[in-house]
Amino acid sequence: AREIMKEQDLTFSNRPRLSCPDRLIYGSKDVAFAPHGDYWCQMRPVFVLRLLSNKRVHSYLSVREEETSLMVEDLRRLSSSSAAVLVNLSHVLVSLTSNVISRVALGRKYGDGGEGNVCRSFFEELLELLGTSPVGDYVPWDELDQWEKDGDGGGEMDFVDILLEFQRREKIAPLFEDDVIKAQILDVFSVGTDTSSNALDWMMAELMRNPSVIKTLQNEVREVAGRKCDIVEEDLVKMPYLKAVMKENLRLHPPVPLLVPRESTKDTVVLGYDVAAGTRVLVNEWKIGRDPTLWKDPEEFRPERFLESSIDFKGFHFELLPFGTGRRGCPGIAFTTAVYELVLAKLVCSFDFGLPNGERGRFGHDGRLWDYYT
Ligand code: HEM
Repeated sequence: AREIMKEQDLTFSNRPRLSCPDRLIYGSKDVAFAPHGDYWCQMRPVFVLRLLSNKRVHSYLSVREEETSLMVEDLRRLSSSSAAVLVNLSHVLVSLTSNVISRVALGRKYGDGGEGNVCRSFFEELLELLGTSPVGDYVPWDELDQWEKDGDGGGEMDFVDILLEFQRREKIAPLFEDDVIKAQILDVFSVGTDTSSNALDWMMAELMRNPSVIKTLQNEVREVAGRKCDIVEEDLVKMPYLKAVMKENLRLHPPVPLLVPRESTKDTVVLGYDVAAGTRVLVNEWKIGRDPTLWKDPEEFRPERFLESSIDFKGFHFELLPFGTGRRGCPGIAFTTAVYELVLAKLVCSFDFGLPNGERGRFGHDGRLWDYYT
């Protein structure tokens, strides 16, 4: 990872051309899948400096606070009828993250009615398709065909408002044709919703199978928040254990386990091996997070390990890179962290979670607590 994303970051800053984003995102006109070149160089700052800057993330504070409070209210309503209720938290977390992203990107969210269902199934299909790896992307059919032929081998603005503003400015308008704007919005939904809800989903599963961790976390959060659990973002700085839980979860369950593929732009040598231009590279973050030479008892969910170390996931520590790093590193870290911490704090403060009859729970191969849900 260090060699690819730091020492030779420029050489490996391309993305391979993949057929799904090419067809679904207007010829990869988004930032995540765009090849490295002039277009990407012009579009990336739009994300980093305008859509996802610290200032902009801060300006969506009310969206985060409202949506997390609504989530807690909904759960309270459900649990008011009896002392314990069975809740499918995955559904709750998916709608929370898509509501936050919808409001931030489009200025509105979609309810549970017909329009909401159409939107939801559209994005579900988009994510499923983007997550597939068509054989043709790995076996160079086009090249093979060719070989056969020739015998050779701020403020209150949502993301759409900001992008339209760019379109209105004469000098840069040509770059911001409608498809470009639509591609960026699809990017935000495709890379921003599933990753976050997936991370939260895993976290709640880990907390439920580790009762002592959830207890320690609850004690910390309840001590800071008081009885009302009326948590605001400023409270979060006083919750080091919560931050450690978040890191430990991203270590064991990186939402993008092989990160986003990179591609070399020229012939190079990596750790003594010759690597040809156009070679696709997958960084196995899942494996790095469980490497016994880097982590003591790597399979154990033990947030305490982060209380004793300064390791963070912001791209400076190569032991923990769930968001990638370097030129193509994720610009959504601040955005994700802000939502993620607030959801976690509000959930564990307001409710007690556990498995029926105090069981420890069994996990299916996908990590879901299947005997809890069935
Ligand atoms: C838990 C949440 C998230 C995770 C784990 C995650 C992870 C990643 C990873 C691994 C990459 C590729 C990095 C590389 O090649 O070095 C990436 C790129 C990207 N992410 Fe995220 N991401 C998350 C949330 C978000 C959010 C919320 C947004 C936007 C609202 C976002 C926007 C992007 C964009 C635009 C890129 C492409 C950057 C480029 O190619 O220049 N991400 N993300």
